[in-house]
Amino acid sequence: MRKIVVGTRQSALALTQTGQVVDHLRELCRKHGIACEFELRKIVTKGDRILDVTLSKVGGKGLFVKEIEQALLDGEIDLAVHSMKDMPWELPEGLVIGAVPLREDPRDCLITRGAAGIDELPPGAKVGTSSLRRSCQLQHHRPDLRIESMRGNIDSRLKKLESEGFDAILLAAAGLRRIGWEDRISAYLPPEVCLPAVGQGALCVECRGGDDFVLELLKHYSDAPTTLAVAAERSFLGRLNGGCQVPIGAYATIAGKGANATITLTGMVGSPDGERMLKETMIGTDPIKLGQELADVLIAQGAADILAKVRG
Ligand SMILES: NCc1[nH]cc(CCC(=O)O)c1CC(=O)O
Repeated sequence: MRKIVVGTRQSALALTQTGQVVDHLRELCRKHGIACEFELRKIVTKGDRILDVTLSKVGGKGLFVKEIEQALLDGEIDLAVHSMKDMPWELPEGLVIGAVPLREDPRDCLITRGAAGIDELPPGAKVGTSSLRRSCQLQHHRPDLRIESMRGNIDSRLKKLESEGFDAILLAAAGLRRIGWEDRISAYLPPEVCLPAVGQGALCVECRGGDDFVLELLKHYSDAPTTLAVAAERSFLGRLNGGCQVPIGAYATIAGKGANATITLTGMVGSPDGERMLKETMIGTDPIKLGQELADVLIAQGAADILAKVRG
C-alpha cells in the first residue's frame, strides 16, 4: 500500500482546500481500485510568517509555496495543494503541476459595512487591500476611494474590517466560498470591473515529475477546461515575468470541447493608482501562444514600462 504524504499550510483556507482535495483523491482511488492512503503534514511558509509587512515590499515570488516545494524535492511530502494564484509561473526543476481541478468562482468580491456594492460606497470610502492589481482596478473605476494596505489571512482581514474602520475590503470569492463564508460577500465584482489574478479560484496539485504513481492518480483529477484556461493565463504572466505581487490580471474562458476548444483570454496591466490601465482580449486555441501574444500586445502598448516602475 503506497502512502502519500500531503503537505499543507496551516491557514483555515489551506487546511480546508487540502482536505477537500484529499477527500476527492480518496474517492478516485476507491473508484479506480488504486491502493493508497493519505497523511497530512503541516508546513509554515515565509508568507505565513511575514504578516505584518506589505507582501509586495518583501518581494520574491512564491512566498507561500517555497518551503512546501522544498519538502516535495526532499521527499518529505509527495503532494501539495496550492492556490493556483500563489504559484510562480516557473516551477523548480523536478516538480510538476500534476492536476488542475475544476475551478471555483474566479471573481473578486467586496465585503462592506452597509453598502450594497462598489458603486454604492460613499465618496472617499476607505477600502482595504494590499493587492496592486485590485487597487489599480478599483481606483480606475472609483478614483475617489481611499485604498489602504491590509494583510493577513481571510479571518483576520474580516476582523480588521470592523476593528480598523474600513468601509469595505476586497477578497477572492473562491477562498470565502471554500471555507463556507460566502454569506459575508456583499457584492461580486465582474471581470469587466476587476479582472481576477492569474489562476484565481483554481487549485494546483503539485508533485515530483518522476513520481509515476502520484501522476497516474492525479490524471483522473484534472479538469480539462480549467487546465486550458490556467495555462493561457500563466503563459501571459510568464511572458510579463510577473509574480503574484504585480498589478497584472488575466482571465480565460473556454468554449467547446477537446480539439474544438477555443480560449478567450483577457489580460490587464496597470499602475497601482489606476491612472494607467491596459486591457485587451484575444481568442485562440493554443494556450501558450495565446498568452504570449496577448502579453506582447500589451508590451507594445507600454506594459513593460508600467511594470518596471512598480518593481522600482
Ligand atoms: N493571495 C492570497 C490568496 N491566495 C488564494 C486566495 C484565495 C482565492 C483563490 O484560491 O484564488 C487568497 C486570498 C485572497 O486573495 O482573497
